[in-house]
Amino acid sequence: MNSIPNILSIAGSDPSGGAGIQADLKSIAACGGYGMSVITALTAQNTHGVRAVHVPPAAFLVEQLAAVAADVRIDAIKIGMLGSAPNIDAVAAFLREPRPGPRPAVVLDPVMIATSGDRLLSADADAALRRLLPLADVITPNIPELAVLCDAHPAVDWATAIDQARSVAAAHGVLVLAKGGHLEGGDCPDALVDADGVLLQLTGSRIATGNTHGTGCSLSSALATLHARSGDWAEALRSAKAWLTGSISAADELAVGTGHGPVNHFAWLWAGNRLPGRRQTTAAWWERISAIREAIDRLAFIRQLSSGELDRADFEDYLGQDALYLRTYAQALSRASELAPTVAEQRFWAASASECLEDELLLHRGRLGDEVPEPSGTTTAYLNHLLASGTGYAVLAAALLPCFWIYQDVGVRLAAANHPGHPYADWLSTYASEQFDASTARAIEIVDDLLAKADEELARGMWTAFEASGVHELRFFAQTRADALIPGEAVADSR
Ligand SMILES: Nc1ncnc2c1ncn2[C@@H]1O[C@H](COP(=O)(O)OP(=O)(O)O)[C@@H](O)[C@H]1O
Ligand SMILES: Cc1ncc(COP(=O)(O)O)c(N)n1
Repeated sequence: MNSIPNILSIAGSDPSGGAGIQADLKSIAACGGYGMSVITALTAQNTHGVRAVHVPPAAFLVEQLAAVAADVRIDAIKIGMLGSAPNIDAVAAFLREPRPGPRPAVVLDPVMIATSGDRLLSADADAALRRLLPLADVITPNIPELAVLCDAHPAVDWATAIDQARSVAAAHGVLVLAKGGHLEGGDCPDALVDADGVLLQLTGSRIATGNTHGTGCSLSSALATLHARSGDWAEALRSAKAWLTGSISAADELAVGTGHGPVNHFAWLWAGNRLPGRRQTTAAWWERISAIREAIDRLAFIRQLSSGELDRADFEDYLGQDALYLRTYAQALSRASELAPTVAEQRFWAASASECLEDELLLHRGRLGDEVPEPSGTTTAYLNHLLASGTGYAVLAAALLPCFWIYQDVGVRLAAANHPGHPYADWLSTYASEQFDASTARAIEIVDDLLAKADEELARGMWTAFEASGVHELRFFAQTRADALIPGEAVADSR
């Protein structure tokens, strides 16, 4: 099999896009599958409920199934709303047909009643649906559907739901996914159950949102897709539940209808800034490294430098590494000047290199005398990263940006903590510089311009260089005895 499985949804249409085949196709895509849809029924529904249902003749369902199966390898099947007994029989016949290749796994969501309470399966079709159950690998009834399948009252607690799931599994020889969505209380558990009991239970907190239209459809198609990818029900369920929980958490970001809205199927993808057409900006990058920035602020070195409690030897260690850093950093700035496409940018980077050598290095020499320490592994690693980024202008500019931006940002808080009796008063005063603020703003502007012109691949390379410099900044500040961090540890904690 190639790595992208073909997943067939056999389900009804929800024109408002939150449930049915529309939810299935989104879920399949979000979970890494290629989605196909054979439509069993049309509903006229929105986020408030179902207004009407039209079930086309079963013969046309048979046509659709035959057309897809004649041409496309089907790796898994998700079955949702079937609508009528003839449709159920047509799907049962389709599942029984012999076909070359491995049998696709079948996840059946026995859709009978929508969350809104509307019937989605004709009353005479319940018996036909029971005949379909043994042809599935996993069925995913909600609490009311589970009750119908075992002729009992809807469970009001989780233990009863599990019991009912066990009896349905035993009666039909199928795995049952019991779902806690319809129970009261703060928990929202799901469990995979066979005739002997619970195989896997996943706990989850109930997310406070009214926007859960289509959760059952989404979960069952995610399960089918992830099983096609991993071949393992437990692993597929864990991933499907984690993905759905994220999609429910982000449901309120959407503005779809005024009733029970849909979940946000692609929340994780959009949050990753990978939306086609979304222009990347350094402001978004800055947000994405917020954990790194917060970790810098939490470092003992920064806190003690700010309060004045920092040990003099630690301070000098830092200055020594900083002096070594600045020499090579100035070379990276000069390299940017060399690569810059305009005279204005060439001048900016060259001026930054010169300021860095003249002002900062002189200040360090004044404090350290002629003693030149060895560069630490951390300092060397940061410099190597900057020098290695010097093969292209845009990536180099992105790699240099955190040296401006983080230093300036930390500096604002350090300068604010300064006072006349502070042991590091003259050092802290160098942090508050309008000239450095202006240089930082100019560096941001240059990188934003480069980003606007970059294609996807270059933008990715720029982000990678920027983020890596952020990580190196954290390690650089974390290298004195005040923090005594093993390089890398602080980063692992902060991401
Ligand atoms: N408010 C919620 N918070 C977290 N998970 C939920 C919430 N509502 C439903 N779920 C989850 O959504 C999935 C579908 O559950 P359920 O609502 O019971 O099914 P259906 O949509 O078929 O009625 C389950 O994994 C359930 O745990
Ligand atoms: C076409 C169609 N299929 C299924 C459901 C059930 O979805 P839910 O139980 O999450 O409302 C629905 N409302 N519409």
